[in-house]
Amino acid sequence: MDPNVRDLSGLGLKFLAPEEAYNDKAAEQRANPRAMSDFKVVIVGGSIGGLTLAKTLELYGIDYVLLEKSPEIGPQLGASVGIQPHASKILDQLGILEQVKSKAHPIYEDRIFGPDGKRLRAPHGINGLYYGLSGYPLMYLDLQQLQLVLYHSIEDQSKIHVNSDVDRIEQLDGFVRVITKSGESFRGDIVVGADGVYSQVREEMWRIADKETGGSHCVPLRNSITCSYKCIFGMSERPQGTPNNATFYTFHDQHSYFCISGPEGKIYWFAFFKNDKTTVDRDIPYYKADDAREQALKHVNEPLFNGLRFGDLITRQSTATMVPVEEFVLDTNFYKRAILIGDSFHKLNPLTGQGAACAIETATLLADHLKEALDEGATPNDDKIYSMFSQILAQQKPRTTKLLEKTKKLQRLHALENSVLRYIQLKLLHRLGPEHLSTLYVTRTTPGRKVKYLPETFRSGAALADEDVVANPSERRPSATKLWMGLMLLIALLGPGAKFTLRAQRASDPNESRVLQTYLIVLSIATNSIFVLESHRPGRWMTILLWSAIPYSMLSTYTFGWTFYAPLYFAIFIALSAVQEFYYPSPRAISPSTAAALPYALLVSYGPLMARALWTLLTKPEGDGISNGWDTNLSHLSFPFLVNGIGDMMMGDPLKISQLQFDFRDMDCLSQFYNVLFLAASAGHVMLISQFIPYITTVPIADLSLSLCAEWVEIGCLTLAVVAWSLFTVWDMQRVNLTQVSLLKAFLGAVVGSVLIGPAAVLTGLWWWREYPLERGRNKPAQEVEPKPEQKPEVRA
Ligand SMILES: Cc1cc2nc3c(=O)[nH]c(=O)nc-3n(C[C@H](O)[C@H](O)[C@H](O)COP(=O)(O)OP(=O)(O)OC[C@H]3O[C@@H](n4cnc5c(N)ncnc54)[C@H](O)[C@@H]3O)c2cc1C
Repeated sequence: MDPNVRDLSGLGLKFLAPEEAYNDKAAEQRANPRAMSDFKVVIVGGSIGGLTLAKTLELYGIDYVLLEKSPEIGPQLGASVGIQPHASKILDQLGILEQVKSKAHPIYEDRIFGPDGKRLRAPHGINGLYYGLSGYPLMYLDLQQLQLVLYHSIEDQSKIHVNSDVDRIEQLDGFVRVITKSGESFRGDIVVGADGVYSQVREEMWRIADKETGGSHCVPLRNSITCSYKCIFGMSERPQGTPNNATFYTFHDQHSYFCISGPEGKIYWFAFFKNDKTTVDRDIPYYKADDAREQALKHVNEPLFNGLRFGDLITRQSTATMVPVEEFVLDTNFYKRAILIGDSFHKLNPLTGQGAACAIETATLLADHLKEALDEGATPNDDKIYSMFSQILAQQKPRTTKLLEKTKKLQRLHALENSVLRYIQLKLLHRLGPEHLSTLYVTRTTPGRKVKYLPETFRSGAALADEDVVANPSERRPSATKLWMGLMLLIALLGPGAKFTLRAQRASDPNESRVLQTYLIVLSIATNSIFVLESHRPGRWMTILLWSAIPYSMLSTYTFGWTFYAPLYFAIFIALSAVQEFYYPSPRAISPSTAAALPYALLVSYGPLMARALWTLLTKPEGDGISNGWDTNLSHLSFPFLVNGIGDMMMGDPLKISQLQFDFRDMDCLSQFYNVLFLAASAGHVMLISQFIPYITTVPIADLSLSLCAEWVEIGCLTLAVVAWSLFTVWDMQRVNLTQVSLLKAFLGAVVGSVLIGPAAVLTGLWWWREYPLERGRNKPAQEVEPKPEQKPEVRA
């Protein structure tokens, strides 16, 4: 028998292999270049990353060889894997989604429990959320099953070599040469390390890089591999009475549990334990079976949920292992002709089940780039490979880094790492409904990718993929954020500062004073209304500082006034809106019942106050006006409560989250609200100015206290804040492709508007205008939907 062909018929697989075999095959392919490219990829690792890459390369007609150290593909290691909607989308394109679904267990609800095992809230139905928003479910299955489905979908399995434990890389210039522990040598154009968290390709790549660059390349990369938790994971027979199709999270001090009901009566489970200290790379401890047993024994009596204890899972287990939870995204994932994908490049805590999805994304991204490069005709040279790998890194590093950071934060919360997190997790977060959680789901899912050169087969949900919508959000440059924030903070300080340095007093003339104070109240109503409206955007709970308008109203009312807090709020808004997902996919729409409540709450809260002001101004030209008294304060503070109360009363039939947050059914009511506010603000401005003009024409110039009057300082500062805010809003929306309005137009509009209809009306009009580009931004670009002019946009539920 040819020594280069290993007969593994005992495993039901037949493998070709080493370099000579490759060379024969390559010669054969060169004779028939359309069948397979000359370019050859050496893939190391036959799990999710490696097999996904192999499958995509096969579909693209790009040659490869896959080396897997295990004696079989898909050994049962007792691990589960979560299939997120963005992974399903790619599996759909690869044509294997239905097979995966047949092996997987869909998740319909999630349940959360405190340290006593008692439920913290009613189960959230999340299935509708996943389906409604993405068109795909969330499901879990054995890692082995996913590997096998991928493997069996590959037509030419002769390219997959098991029992090939890669030991060394001997060449990375011009071509690559990979040597296995058994001495076999494989040659290719690039080598891909899909060999997991303890990647040998990574070690070799770093060894070569260090040798060639004088030993400095890998140190910072190594130091980025950190570990703060260990995890015992396993699968057990699901205890009777355990709800089906659900995930269960139990929070304990310095540790947490995550269980998932799986297929065939199984339950997958993870117990995460915080380590005493964070360790780095080679100092990360590894565990033996005894360590796992010892750790488990300490917790066997701990309640999980529904009367179940950790020990109940242990006694029913079929497998259980303790591993360190490494967490990292490498700063760079390639050197010369070697590149890392999957867990060797980005390793996340399994708590959010993103590992497989990330591996699938990076693998297909690499395949797309390879196809593009090869379609250009010439075999990619070193420069081309460098530029291709750089682009892959630039695309995938920010995406996985964001997922890594979010997962880390979630783990800290679940393990109640300190008393603040304990309070947030046990006392606050369980109050959030699925409508709040949807923001979390969409921000993980919509940035997912599609395989560029395979037919698009997917179903779309209400939230389209980032790459399919008009909006093109990106992280704002920190320097720009600082500049705009600085401007707002300066304006915030201007009011108190000017009053102090000018020693400005309230206007001494009662008539002037009442007109100006009424004017300031109109301005504060518009500002408070925007605060309240913004607090109802579904994503604001994540940016906790904008979650509620009440602190701003209270502080403005009782401390430094609106002149200080309005620009301060704008500065905070600027800081929190710098993240990529702020304009998309964070939902714009607020609940229709809240939108419907807004105009009523506005009228009830401020109507009597405004009526009294109007009455006084019209009937008592010389009398007192309204001032910032208890009734004004009560109006400001009652408004947010009334919105909630009336909103609850107006709640109609329950709607799906996707309908609530990703369509425009709130827009009509929002328009009414903005209409009322805009009319009141502009009418107030016109009336007060008309009151003021006769006054300044009759009073001798010398008697006017304009220059030092505190009210004028406040009005001036608020107007400045509104103009600056208008400029920022338009500038930022330009940045994310939501408007083409020029800054000059925005500036002129804000200034002229402030003079003609007043800054309160400008602020209201700005926010009203902003809803429309935001709404358009989450749709497909116009040329793709081709809307007819008379056609109303379709509701995508
Ligand atoms: C405890 C645990 C639980 C997890 N649970 C989930 C989950 O619920 N959901 C989820 O999405 N993800 C989960 N993951 C992560 C998920 O399994 C991985 O993120 C995913 O499999 C990434 O695949 P990969 O191909 O990059 O690496 P891996 O799956 O680690 O595969 C690496 C492959 O390379 C092979 N290999 C290693 N060294 C060599 C070598 N020298 N030569 C040749 N071959 C080699 C290995 O045998 C293996 O087949 C979990 C991970 C762990 C550790």
